[in-house]
Amino acid sequence: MSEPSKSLPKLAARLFAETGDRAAFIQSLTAPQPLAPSILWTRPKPPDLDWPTLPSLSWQPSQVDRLAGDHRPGQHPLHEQGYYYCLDFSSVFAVSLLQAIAEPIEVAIDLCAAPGGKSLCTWVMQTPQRLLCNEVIRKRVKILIANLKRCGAMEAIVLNQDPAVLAEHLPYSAQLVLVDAPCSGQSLLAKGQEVPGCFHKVTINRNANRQKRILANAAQLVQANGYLLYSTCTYAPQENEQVCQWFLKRFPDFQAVPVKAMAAFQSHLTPSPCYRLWPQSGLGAGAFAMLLQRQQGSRQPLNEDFLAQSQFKLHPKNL
Ligand SMILES: C[S@@+](CC[C@H](N)C(=O)[O-])C[C@H]1O[C@@H](n2cnc3c(N)ncnc32)[C@H](O)[C@@H]1O
Repeated sequence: MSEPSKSLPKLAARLFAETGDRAAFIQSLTAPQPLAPSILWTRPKPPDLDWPTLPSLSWQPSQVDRLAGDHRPGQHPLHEQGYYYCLDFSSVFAVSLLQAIAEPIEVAIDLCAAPGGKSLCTWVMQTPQRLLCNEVIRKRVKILIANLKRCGAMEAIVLNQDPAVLAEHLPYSAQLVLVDAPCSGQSLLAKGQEVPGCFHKVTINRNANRQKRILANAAQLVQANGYLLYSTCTYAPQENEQVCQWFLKRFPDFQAVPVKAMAAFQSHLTPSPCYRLWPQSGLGAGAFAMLLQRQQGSRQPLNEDFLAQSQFKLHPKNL
């Protein structure tokens, strides 16, 4: 086991009261164990495929499988043929909150979309009539388009805008907005990756401020009774529970939605319905998620002129 930096025990002490929980958390980041690969089926599963899967969890979407054994699904020809998208089970955890939404979704906007995992989950699970996938970093748009195209989401609208621009041009137009926010990325440690500075307070504060900015713009996009899903792949409460607390105070027309199916994952760091997957669960590298619903507000149709001018066509010349 590598020597944990001083910051990790400090974070563990902040997150957990029990020494056993702290030790398990630290162990999962300093001696990461392999995680079962999971896949989202984006085309019907071939009936003769005999890949062994792990038993489904009660909240696991039916379109997701966790593979047993040492599968490398990303290297199988079915992957290239667009049958599935490979994703960390933590991403599945975050989008599983969407199962609390009973209403059909006409317009869904994924504000932080590349490389496209949660956009594809939304496409498969919620089947929105219109799916807008936005990625602000231009060079990441290419991988987003490639994944949407490979998996057959040809009707998705791909945008490359700052969230503030979308808030200005598409106000109150979506029943569902996803903010899978850029974050300090602490959970990458549980995948054996190095993330320099991820515990530093400057990194955490910078990310928290950016998350608040993105959420403030996201709020403008959500129409009355619509939903906002906020998620990160980091552990710092400043980027998670505290951002949600800030949001609820700043936007009192939104309420946090309790998700019964995820009750076992209620964050012990807040009484609000916020959900955490911890890396020591062995299911995934870790995630935070919260679902919010707007109680009041207006409804506006999509600004088709803006979309026509700004969207990338999912055409080979863009790849
Ligand atoms: C956690 S990743 C999203 C992963 C993606 N949702 C998925 O499931 O495949 C966060 C994304 O936010 C983008 N991003 C960075 N700064 C941003 C900003 N200021 N506003 C919106 N998105 C931003 C990053 O480029 C990155 O693609």
